[in-house]
Amino acid sequence: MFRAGETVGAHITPTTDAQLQPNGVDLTAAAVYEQTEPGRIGTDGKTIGERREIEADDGVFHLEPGAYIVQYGETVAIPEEHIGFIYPRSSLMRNSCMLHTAVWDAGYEGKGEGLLEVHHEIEIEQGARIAQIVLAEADHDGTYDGDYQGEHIDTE
Ligand SMILES: O=c1ccn([C@H]2C[C@H](O)[C@@H](COP(=O)(O)OP(=O)(O)OP(=O)(O)O)O2)c(=O)[nH]1
Repeated sequence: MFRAGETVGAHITPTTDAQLQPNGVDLTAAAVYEQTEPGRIGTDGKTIGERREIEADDGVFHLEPGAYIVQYGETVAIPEEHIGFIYPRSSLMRNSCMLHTAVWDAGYEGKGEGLLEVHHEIEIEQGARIAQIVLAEADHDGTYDGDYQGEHIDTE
């Protein structure tokens, strides 16, 4: 069963009332990066390629078509007995942009990242809502203890 927005909100910080949705909580765009060097996915590990941060112009990211990594502004803590999923805010999708996401594991805590695909030039204000996280009840074996545990937690 998926949890109600208010229940999800108890695991996201900080949040405002505007972020609370019936079935989840909206997440904001805090930072945007463009990858500049290749990464590697191996059988024995992975590396993330170098990236450069896109500077906001007067608080606005002006994005040309392309692929960007976006870092969310909220710390998400996926509670035990749950799994998280992120969907793009539909207004993003209606503007020819898409967020691609992976599984958010029970026990993960951090300010995560998503792949923002821009198919038509767009302006995104820093701190604007771009995504929605939902939580579903789930069985699991252990909790997340990977390389991304605690990521970006100290950033504003
Ligand atoms: O779109 C997403 C999906 C997940 N995460 C976070 C939460 C998740 O728990 C963590 C690790 O995800 P995953 O297990 O898919 O990453 P991995 O590449 O397998 O890394 P690891 O080896 O650390 O498990 O990253 C994101 O930031 N963005």
